[in-house]
Amino acid sequence: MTLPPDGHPVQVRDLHVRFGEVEAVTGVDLVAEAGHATALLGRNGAGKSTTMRVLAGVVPPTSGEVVVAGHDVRRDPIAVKRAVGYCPDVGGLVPRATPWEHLQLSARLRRMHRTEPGWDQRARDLLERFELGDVAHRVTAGFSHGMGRRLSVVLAVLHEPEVLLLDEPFDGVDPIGVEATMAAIDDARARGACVLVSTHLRELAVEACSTVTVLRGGARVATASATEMSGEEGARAYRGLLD
Ligand SMILES: Nc1ncnc2c1ncn2[C@@H]1O[C@H](COP(=O)(O)OP(=O)(O)OP(=O)(O)O)[C@@H](O)[C@H]1O
Repeated sequence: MTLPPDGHPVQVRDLHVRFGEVEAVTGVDLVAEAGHATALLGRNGAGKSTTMRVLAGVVPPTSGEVVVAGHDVRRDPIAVKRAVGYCPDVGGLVPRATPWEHLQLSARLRRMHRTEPGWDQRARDLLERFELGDVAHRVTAGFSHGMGRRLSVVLAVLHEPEVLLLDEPFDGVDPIGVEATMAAIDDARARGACVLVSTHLRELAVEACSTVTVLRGGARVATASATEMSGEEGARAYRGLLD
C-alpha cells in the first residue's frame, strides 16, 4: 500500500455526488485512521451509503478528492476495490450460490489460494463465528435478511483488507450476529486496518467505533469521539445535530 504523505488510509475532501437532479452528497470531509474504527452516522437519506460506495470504488465522485489506501478513487478504482473489503448496504449476493461458493469465488478473485495458511480454514472459522456453518452449502435465495447481512460481513473480512467498509452491518441482525460483527471489527482494528461503519444506530456506532462522523442532508455536520456521542448526553447531542 502506498500511503499518502499524512498516512491516513481514508481521506475525503469536499466530496460531492450527484445523481441527475439529486444531490446525494453535498460536501463531505472525512479522515479515517489505520487501527481505528470510524462510524458514519445519520438518518435515512443522509448520504452514508453513497459515501461508502465512493470509498469502495463503486460510484465515482462528481467532485472532490477521495484517496483510499493511497489510491485516488477516480483515477484507480480497481486498485481501490483490491484494497478494500466492502459490505454493501443491499445486494451483493448471488441467490443461486451458497455461502461456500461465494467464499470460493472471493478467494479466487483475490488469489488467496496461493497464500498460507489456506483461505478455506479462515472461511470455515468465519462461517462458524457468524453461525452460518450449518447453511454453508444452502443457496442464499432462502436466507433471511439478517443471514444475508452476516454473510456480507464475512465476505468483506475474508481477505483481511487494509480498509474495511461495512455499510449497515447491524441492520436486522440478531444479538449473536451483532457480537460476531463487533468481534470482526475489533480483529480488523487490532491488525492495523482502517474500519468504517455506516449505520443509523447511534448506540451500536459508539460501541463499535472510537470516532463518529455525523452526516445530515448529504453533508458532514459533526465529528466527535464515541464517548461524546454515548449515553443520554450523547443521544441529546445527536438529536441536536439532526434538528
Ligand atoms: N442511484 C441513485 N439515484 C438517485 N438518487 C439516489 C441514488 N442513490 C442515492 N440517492 C439519493 O441520495 C440520497 C442519499 O442516499 P444514501 O443512500 O446515500 O443515504 P443513506 O444515509 O445511506 O440512507 P439509508 O440509511 O436510508 O440507507 C437520498 O436522497 C437518495 O434517495
